Amino acid sequence: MEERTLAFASRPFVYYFLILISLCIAPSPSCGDLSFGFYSASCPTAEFMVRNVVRTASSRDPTIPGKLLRLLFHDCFVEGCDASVLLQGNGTERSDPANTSLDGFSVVDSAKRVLELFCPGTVSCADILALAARDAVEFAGGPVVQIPTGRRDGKVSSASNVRPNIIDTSFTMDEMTKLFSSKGLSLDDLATLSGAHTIGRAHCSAFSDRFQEDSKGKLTLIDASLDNAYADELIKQCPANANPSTMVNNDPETSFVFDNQYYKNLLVRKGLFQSDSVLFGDDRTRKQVKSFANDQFSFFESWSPSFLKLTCIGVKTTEDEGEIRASCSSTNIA
Ligand code: HEM
Ligand SMILES: [Ca+2]
Ligand SMILES: [Ca+2]
Repeated sequence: MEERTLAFASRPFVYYFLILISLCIAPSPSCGDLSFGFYSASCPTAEFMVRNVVRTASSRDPTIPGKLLRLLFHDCFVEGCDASVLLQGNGTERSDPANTSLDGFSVVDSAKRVLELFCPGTVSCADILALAARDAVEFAGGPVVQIPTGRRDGKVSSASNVRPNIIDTSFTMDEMTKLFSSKGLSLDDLATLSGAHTIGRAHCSAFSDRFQEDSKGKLTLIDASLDNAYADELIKQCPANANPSTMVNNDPETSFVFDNQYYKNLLVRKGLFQSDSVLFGDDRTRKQVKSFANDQFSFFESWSPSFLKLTCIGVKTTEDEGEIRASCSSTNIA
């Protein structure tokens, strides 16, 4: 009898079966009442249409993927992933100084226009933005992620909600951890999602706190966690008298490729923001930074569940909570 049990257990398929069962019962991150393929009956080509708009825009302008990804981050952290960041007008989130450098709105608007032609009043701006950011990562060479849909568009957008919910580059690890945890995101998610800085750009003002200006207008490095040669390079690109619209690449090596170069940069003290450098400086995240730097696959594998969690923050799914906007920049009842 014992022998028979052993023979049974030694068969590989038994293990595959057990792994399959455990995967099925393992808790998946809760994502409100969203579902995969929410539009499969009401607008079967919705995801395809968003994808095409993002593909065309990104191939014309390689800065688009970074813009869409950051737009999603700033949407989801304020009032949840509900397109509140897209609303225009006095006192909306967009008008807060922390959001004035956001871009990529026109890509979401284009996708919305196409969808309104084919499936009027059906696909939310919140879903369009989440799908667009997902596709943007893929087009920049990053991992393919399946995300559920069914988000509704929020009706509230207030500048005063931005500061308490968006991380500043000067935040300590404890402050970042606290804010992430208030959104249901872990330290692992922080280390993983910060990898978004492998693409995109930043204005000089976003990291000027790492330098000090003397009376002659000369900048010197005051942050020991930054590599000296890299700091010199940054000073060249962003001198004290730089035009405020000047931008530098977040990842000085492969700025348009979604790869693990960001983590390799952190290892050699080339993280652009203080909030990037801190991930390598702190014991709690250093191990993960090293592992992602050594193995792109492990970064990509971690990206999918963390990105999924990001797109699920505070989603609205009932008619009371949100609507399907006709235009992404204004609510239906003006
Ligand atoms: C953890 C704390 C974070 C801080 C302090 C931070 C801060 C910043 C800052 C200051 C910029 C430059 C903006 C500018 O000057 O135009 C930036 C750019 C960017 N951030 Fe973050 N970020 C954080 C996390 C994230 C996350 C979680 C994502 C997405 C998952 C993200 C995606 C991006 C992208 C893609 C850009 C480039 C935007 C562009 O090219 O237009 N960031 N971030
Ligand atoms: Ca929002
Ligand atoms: Ca890169």
